[in-house]
Amino acid sequence: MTAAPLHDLPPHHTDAARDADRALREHAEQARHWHLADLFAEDPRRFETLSLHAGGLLVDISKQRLTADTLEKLRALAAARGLDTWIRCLFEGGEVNWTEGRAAMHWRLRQPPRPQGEPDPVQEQLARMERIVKRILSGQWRGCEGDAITDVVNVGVGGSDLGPLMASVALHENHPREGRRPRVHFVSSMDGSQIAPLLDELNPATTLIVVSSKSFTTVDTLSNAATARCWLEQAFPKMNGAVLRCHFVGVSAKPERMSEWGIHEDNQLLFWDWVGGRYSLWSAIGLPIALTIGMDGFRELLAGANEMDRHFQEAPWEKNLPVLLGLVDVWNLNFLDITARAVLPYDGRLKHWPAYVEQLEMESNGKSVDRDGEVVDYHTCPVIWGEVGPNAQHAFYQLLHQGTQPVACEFLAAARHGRRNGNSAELQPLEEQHILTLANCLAQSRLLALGDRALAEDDGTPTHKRYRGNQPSTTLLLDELTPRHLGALVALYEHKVFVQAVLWGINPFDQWGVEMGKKIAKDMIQVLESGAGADGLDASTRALAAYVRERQPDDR
Ligand SMILES: O=P(O)(O)OC[C@H]1O[C@](O)(CO)[C@@H](O)[C@@H]1O
Repeated sequence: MTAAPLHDLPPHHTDAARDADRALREHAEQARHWHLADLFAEDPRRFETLSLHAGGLLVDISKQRLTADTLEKLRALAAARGLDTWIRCLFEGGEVNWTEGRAAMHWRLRQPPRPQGEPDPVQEQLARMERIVKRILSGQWRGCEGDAITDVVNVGVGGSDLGPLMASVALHENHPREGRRPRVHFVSSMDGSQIAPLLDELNPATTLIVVSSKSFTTVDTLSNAATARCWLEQAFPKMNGAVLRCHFVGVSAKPERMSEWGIHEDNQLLFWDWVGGRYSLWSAIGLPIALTIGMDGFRELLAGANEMDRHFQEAPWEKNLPVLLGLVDVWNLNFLDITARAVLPYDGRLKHWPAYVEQLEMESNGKSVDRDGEVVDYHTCPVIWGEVGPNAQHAFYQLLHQGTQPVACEFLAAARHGRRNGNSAELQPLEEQHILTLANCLAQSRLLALGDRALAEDDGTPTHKRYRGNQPSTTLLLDELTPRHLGALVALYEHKVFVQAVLWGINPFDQWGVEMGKKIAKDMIQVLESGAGADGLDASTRALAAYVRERQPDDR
């Protein structure tokens, strides 16, 4: 599939955009003096006006420092930036990734099958993936000594790790309908600190390694994969090709590199250049998710995302979740100068959500050059970090409540836990724990917004016990954490990132900023191993390298 050229796109800088920007700046001059407590006191219908429901998700932005008027002005900016044309271009397979000459068609992976007879590479790969999933879950996939697979290790990094890890853990309670699932493990860190203790625990005869890498050149992944291969070859020295055939699956956009590495052709799952790494969990990169929740569950995840794709294309901007969330972030960053955002899931199942969002947003929109090659003179992506909310309450919430910096907070929770399966499913105390967690979520967003005014009595309180409030937040409530709703949530974030990129005039689908570090790390290996090339380094790096070299074992 080749990308259609960009067409009909308005230039980024137009008179209309300048006017919209000026109107927002003037508006922000007033908004800087607003306090959320006053906004709520003045408008009893604030929640009704500033919340939306779609795709099993309730999104409440009423605790943001904005009004309906602000949103209208932001929509005018989006219109002037040609957002409608950009959305059309995205879904027509236009070359929206212009620095790499590619389309960005992750949405294509979650479209329903085409009418019978039409060739469809996406469905072909999905069917291949399904066959592999079924063989593993049913116990038909055998290790080289004939044992069924009990453990699967996903070896990948970045988009080939964070998406599948986040979704597999989030949906772990959703057991597959078909067969018995294996334990699924994730290994990403290049230093071997994850894979070494894991291999100590696993039985090579019943372990399957999935090497996930779009490029199949990423050194982190290939070094972990090489360690896994060495472990298996040592366990079965006489098995030759059977080790690779029975214990390795590869997922990549580069079949020839998988073959070169030794992945058997039957065990190769493919995806394409037009799927960005951090947008790839919908492809065969999602194999660990499918092994965790079964193919039916994986298809539900795709269906939820597809529902959000249609919502994004069809809903008017007033009711369009990705547009709304994109505009809120632009308002906070560019007009209220709030440069940090905290991602706070109130659900341990979503513990990897912050890391996933950090990559999705900061690798996509951490850019400073626009489509004309000009360096932008405004902020793009905020600094994003996060942690499971209840744990973060005992760690960094102090800064949110009484620190000196404004931080936009993002609360995420499931309204209903919907516990299923397992011995604990019926335990009353667990139900109470869910309510306890939601109570904390709502209490924190309330206190952050209203400050002391959330409390009945605030007179005479010493300054060090005061809460300033006015810390803006968005609350997202999933009706329930199901594959379908998670699919919608992830697609919502993907599209929100796109909306922001359009407003900032940057390309969210490349990541040139990470390339040079990879390249110079290669040269540094030589410096550390032999000292060669150290002379050309800066004084700091040279001294650090020498310090490391002095501390290596003599027999190296
Ligand atoms: O899937 P690959 O090609 O191994 O890349 C892993 C990750 O590395 C990056 O290219 C950044 O280094 C990410 O964009 C990507 O998700």
